[in-house]
Amino acid sequence: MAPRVLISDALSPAAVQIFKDRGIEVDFQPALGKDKDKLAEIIGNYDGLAIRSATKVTPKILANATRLKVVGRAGIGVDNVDIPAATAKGVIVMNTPFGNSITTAEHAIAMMFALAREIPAADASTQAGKWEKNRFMGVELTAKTLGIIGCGNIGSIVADRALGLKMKVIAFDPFLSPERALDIGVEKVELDELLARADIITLHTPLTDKTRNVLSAEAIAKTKKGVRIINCARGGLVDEAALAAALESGQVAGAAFDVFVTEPATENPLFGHPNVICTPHLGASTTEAQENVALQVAEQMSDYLLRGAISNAVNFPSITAEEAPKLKPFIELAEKLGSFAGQLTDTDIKSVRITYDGAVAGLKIKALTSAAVAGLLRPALSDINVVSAPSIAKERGIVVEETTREVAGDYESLVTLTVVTDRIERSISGTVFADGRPRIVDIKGIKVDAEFAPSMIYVTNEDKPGFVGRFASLLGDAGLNIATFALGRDRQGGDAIALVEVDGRVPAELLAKVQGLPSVKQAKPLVF
Ligand SMILES: NC(=O)C1=CN([C@@H]2O[C@H](COP(=O)(O)OP(=O)(O)OC[C@H]3O[C@@H](n4cnc5c(N)ncnc54)[C@H](O)[C@@H]3O)[C@@H](O)[C@H]2O)C=CC1
Ligand SMILES: O=C(O)CCC(=O)C(=O)O
Repeated sequence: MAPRVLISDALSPAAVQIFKDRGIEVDFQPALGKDKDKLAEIIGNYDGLAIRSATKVTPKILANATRLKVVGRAGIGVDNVDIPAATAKGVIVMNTPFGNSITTAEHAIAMMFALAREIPAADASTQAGKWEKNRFMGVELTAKTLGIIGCGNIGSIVADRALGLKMKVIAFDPFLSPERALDIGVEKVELDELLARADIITLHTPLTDKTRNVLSAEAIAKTKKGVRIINCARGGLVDEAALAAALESGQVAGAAFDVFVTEPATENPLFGHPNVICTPHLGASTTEAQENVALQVAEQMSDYLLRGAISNAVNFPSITAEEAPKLKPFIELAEKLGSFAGQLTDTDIKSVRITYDGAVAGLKIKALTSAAVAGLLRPALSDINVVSAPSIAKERGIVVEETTREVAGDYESLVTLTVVTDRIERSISGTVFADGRPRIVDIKGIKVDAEFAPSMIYVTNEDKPGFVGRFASLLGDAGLNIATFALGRDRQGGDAIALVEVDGRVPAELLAKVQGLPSVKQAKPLVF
């Protein structure tokens, strides 16, 4: 069945065509994002959801999204998507991190000119027939200091344009390296210095716990008197009420806002002030940017739904379309190795070590590790998945370690998973054979050769004569057919294991009888 995608915001129709061309069924309902009840009602019919900023992907929407595999944001900010809830559900969330950056930077520059020359007010006055030539006295931008808070993709494009205007550019961004600052021609400063020196401040950070109210009343009080403030990033970066008061007192000479704490913004503390310019979240609204992000999100979502390729996901490592088919059997192997260990582990897991030997070490091991951890924890937490596994392991204090060794040993690729609890340390290794099927090749240092089957019995015993016969008889007496039988031991008369595939569920009474056989140390049913 072809995957189905819902577009619930006003994306460029270019996205619809891409989905159709790629053989994906697509419903284009550009106003649906505003109707959360209707969205919740129908979301269960879709594998993908493509959005801009109007659609809020809440836990309630996700709870109904039984088929949903991917949310694609045609834009940058994903703060309208509940990422932890999507991650817990195994839904990949991807954005288009560059498609609208130039356009948004240009909007900030447009806002800067509009503020400097009061263009909206002058326009309104002129068109009202007033010709108030003496009312509007602007400021020149040349040689003024622009303070950029958040100098990432958009901030650095703004810096580039401002340098072209012969402005001095200073930036506060804790993650901006001195080399990069030098490269893009900005002076890296601390926030207080930026506040004290900037004639114009422009914000370009995401909204996070750290950036919320970065321009608080206290910060605004530290600005240069007559500063102008531009926010084309996210509502909430500036305390709107404090800014309104600072505009009133003259501390701030003007503010240009594209984004607001509450959107759609129909009322706001800034509205109505003569030195305030507002636009309705238009930063990304150019035909070029919208075409870019729509095409990109549709390509990315199609690649994921059709080929398992992941790019620009905010909650999973990237996997290219070329890597996806190579990774697939190893993801299955890693998940099953994890599941094997998880089914044998009854106590608290302290840590898990995953070693990748040979060719597999060259693949995207982050994805494999996530799969292994999902398999490991699934017996305890049924709704864990490959996407949510790393954050769940972290929440539970489980240390996850990865090691890669590109040199191959007995196998072209070998994945070894070692689980450590308070009581034991247990390792299991597997590989993928040329047929693409995962195999178990080593358990606790004992060589075996077994496939993962839907129903299995795992037995550890002392290597003594008579065990295999008695074991097989018990299964036969219980009417349970043996499909395959793998044996291994560390040495003659030492520790041995049996891994048996059976046709059907293993009854508890039978397991108890196997457990009671002489020389048996442990007998466990396994399902894959
Ligand atoms: N108005 C609109 O329509 C649009 C708004 N945006 C907004 O612009 C924001 C920035 O976009 P990009 O530049 O592409 O993101 P980016 O991730 O490339 O840059 C963000 C920068 O903020 C910095 N940062 C993070 N925490 C910080 C902190 N506590 N203090 C100072 N700097 C901090 C980061 O180090 C990074 O350099 C987006 O998060 C989005 O919310 C993006 C596109 C359109
Ligand atoms: O889609 C839009 O118009 C908003 C763009 C935006 O805010 C973003 O990309 O973060």
